[in-house]
Amino acid sequence: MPTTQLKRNATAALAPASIHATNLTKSYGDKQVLRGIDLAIPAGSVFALLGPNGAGKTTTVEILSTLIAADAGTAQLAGCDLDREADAVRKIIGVTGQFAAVDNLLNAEENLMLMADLHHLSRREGRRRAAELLARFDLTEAARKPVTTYSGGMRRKLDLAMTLVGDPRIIFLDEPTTGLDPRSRRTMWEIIRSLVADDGVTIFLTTQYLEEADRLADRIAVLDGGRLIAEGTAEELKRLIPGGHISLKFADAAALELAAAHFAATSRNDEELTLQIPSDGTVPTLRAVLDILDSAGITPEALSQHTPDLDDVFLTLTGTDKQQEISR
Ligand SMILES: Nc1ncnc2c1ncn2[C@@H]1O[C@H](COP(=O)(O)OP(=O)(O)OP(=O)(O)O)[C@@H](O)[C@H]1O
Repeated sequence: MPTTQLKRNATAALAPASIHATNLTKSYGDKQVLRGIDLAIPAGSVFALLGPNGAGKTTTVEILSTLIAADAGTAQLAGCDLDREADAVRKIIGVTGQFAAVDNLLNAEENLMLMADLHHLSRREGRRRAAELLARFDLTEAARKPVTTYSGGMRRKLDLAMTLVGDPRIIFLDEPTTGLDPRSRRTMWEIIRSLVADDGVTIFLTTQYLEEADRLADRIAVLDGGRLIAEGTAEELKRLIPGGHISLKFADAAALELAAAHFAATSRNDEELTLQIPSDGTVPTLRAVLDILDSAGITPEALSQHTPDLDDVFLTLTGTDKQQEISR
């Protein structure tokens, strides 16, 4: 292995890489696609960029991965400036997704060896790396079969394996599970988690699936009309919108009646003996509800907390029905 590669691998193991961007803007003709994007993504975390079709997600990935230039704004990846140190940035990143690198005329092993060549690994090291990645992604048996015979899930895994040949410290995943069946999607999620937990990689993913962002991302940003209109953890975003409530179930109608008299804004279901109290999902609100019940001497049979899901958040923030967007 060349010394530079050794050095890079050693650095990769030691220092996960952060992403910072300030005021990124981009227009195509008179269409403003990005109107000033700021990002601060901690090293070793998963960041998800959500947005309706055409929001500018892929454009953001293309800019941060040096494929296209922004019209204005600055960005640093692992401390390297996107404009002035583009070559250094290219060495620490990997990109998979809509512009997949998989060559259909080759098999998986050949695709990986080609990547190893591009990264100037020796034949021997290339073979070792290919075998290791094929095993990691459960592709060893299929390694010599033509890629054309692969399922969508296998192709995605190969695409990601090819990205990993270069030991990237930051990986951009542009819609990594679009079109995959639920099982392959779950496998991909496990792989993504292991990249962060075991390899210390920083992940920047775009996704059409709110559940994916919810399950994977430490922080989520919602892009709409070229601006980030919300950013936070899944829980923080869910708290931004109304609809959360605490649901109490009572043993009999008398207990329900008594409890209802103690809370101002509620909705009740007399048949199911339940009471719903609006809640922002925080512990103090839950504690306040329990205190009121306690001091009134009421013990509910069951209590559950309902937080709005990311679909609700998306709909409220973008005014777009995500399901309609996806099925279009
Ligand atoms: N090369 C280009 N030339 C002109 N317009 C472009 C170009 N690339 C993207 N656009 C436009 O920029 C806007 C944002 O596109 P982008 O692909 O970044 O959106 P996206 O959020 O990734 O959408 P999707 O989820 O559909 O992939 C769209 O209106 C698109 O038509």
